[in-house]
Amino acid sequence: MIEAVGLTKRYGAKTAVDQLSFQVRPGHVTGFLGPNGSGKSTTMRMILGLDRPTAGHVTINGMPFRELPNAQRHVGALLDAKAVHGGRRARTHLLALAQLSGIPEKRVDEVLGVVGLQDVARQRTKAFSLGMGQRLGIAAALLGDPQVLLFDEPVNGLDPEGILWVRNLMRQLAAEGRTVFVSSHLMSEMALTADHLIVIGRGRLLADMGVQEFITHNAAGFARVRAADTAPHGTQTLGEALVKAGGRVLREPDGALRVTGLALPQISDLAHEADVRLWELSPHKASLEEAYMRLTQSAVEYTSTEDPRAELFEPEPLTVPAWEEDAPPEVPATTAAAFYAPPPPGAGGRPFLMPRRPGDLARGTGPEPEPEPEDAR
Ligand SMILES: Nc1ncnc2c1ncn2[C@@H]1O[C@H](COP(=O)(O)OP(=O)(O)OP(=O)(O)O)[C@@H](O)[C@H]1O
Repeated sequence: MIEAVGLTKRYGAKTAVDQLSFQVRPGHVTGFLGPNGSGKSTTMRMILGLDRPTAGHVTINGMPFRELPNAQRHVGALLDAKAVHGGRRARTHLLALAQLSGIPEKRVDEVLGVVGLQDVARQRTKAFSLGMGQRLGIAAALLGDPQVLLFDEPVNGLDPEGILWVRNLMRQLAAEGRTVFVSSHLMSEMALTADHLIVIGRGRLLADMGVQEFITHNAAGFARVRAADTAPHGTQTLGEALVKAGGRVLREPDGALRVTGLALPQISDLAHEADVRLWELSPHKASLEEAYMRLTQSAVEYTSTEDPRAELFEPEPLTVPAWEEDAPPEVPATTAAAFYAPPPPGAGGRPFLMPRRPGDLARGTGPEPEPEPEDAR
């Protein structure tokens, strides 16, 4: 386990890490997220005894890194994949590290095999691609078969196959009961790899919670609903019915409606009562990227004048429709079950009977349901 208490690092007037307290537990992949310059690398360097905290402390299994006996056998780290002497061959590099820590030579060949570099083991590392360098750095981290592993941007430069490999490796290491602490800017990848998240901004702790909990806390899901194009005023009628029932409704650029505050079965029932045929009714589950953007928007130090994150926030209505004027300001929490969105009639779709209750799906009155999301607000 890694434990930081009041961890602080100042460089002159700059506070890179500001009273950070957290625990990284064994048996989980813990993602370490934060915008550029938020203090992730500085924190990792302090964990590994490479930087001294200005205040506070951080321990690994109860001891500061520098006091761990034979630390390389307990802790492995990938901080900077380029920190390798380019004139050295990959195997020689690992062998030198192994000899420094009393690790047997056969372990060098083992880790070369684990990271898939056995065929280039005798090449000089200056000829390595970024991805090969990352693999070599991961091999070095695994050398001492450590219980605690830190990876700073391990998928940087890896191709899709390499990214999948790192994901599986992290999860396997955690499943073996190891402590795995990994930083990344790739949110979609973190969503698939991490169980738990520690998020910082401007050196301060912003969140310390499970991935799903983090998404639920920081971004709301919504339903997309589309009236059949064939009926004039269908969208207008539907929008008014949804707002009257307490929903908040926004128009999507493609003419569909984005609805919060109403569960999917309610939307379906309201459309039915308003005699509006639907071509789409689907839950949109908030992503880790959306949740992360919302949480860190005020903690970003470096932003472009044209911020691409804008598109991740709720769209404004293209034109303010009549029903929007009555929309309640607060979005009440609701749980929406996932429903199959039927194909438009005439596009090869069979007639579809929208079930009134989720249980009806199981009894065969409609197509197979998609898996129900844990949170589809
Ligand atoms: N040796 C140093 N001297 C002065 N300032 C530093 C030093 N190291 C880091 N900083 C500053 O501390 C802050 C945190 O840097 P750090 O590299 O830890 O952030 P990071 O979250 O790892 O960023 P990135 O995601 O871009 O890698 C930055 O403002 C950086 O400029």
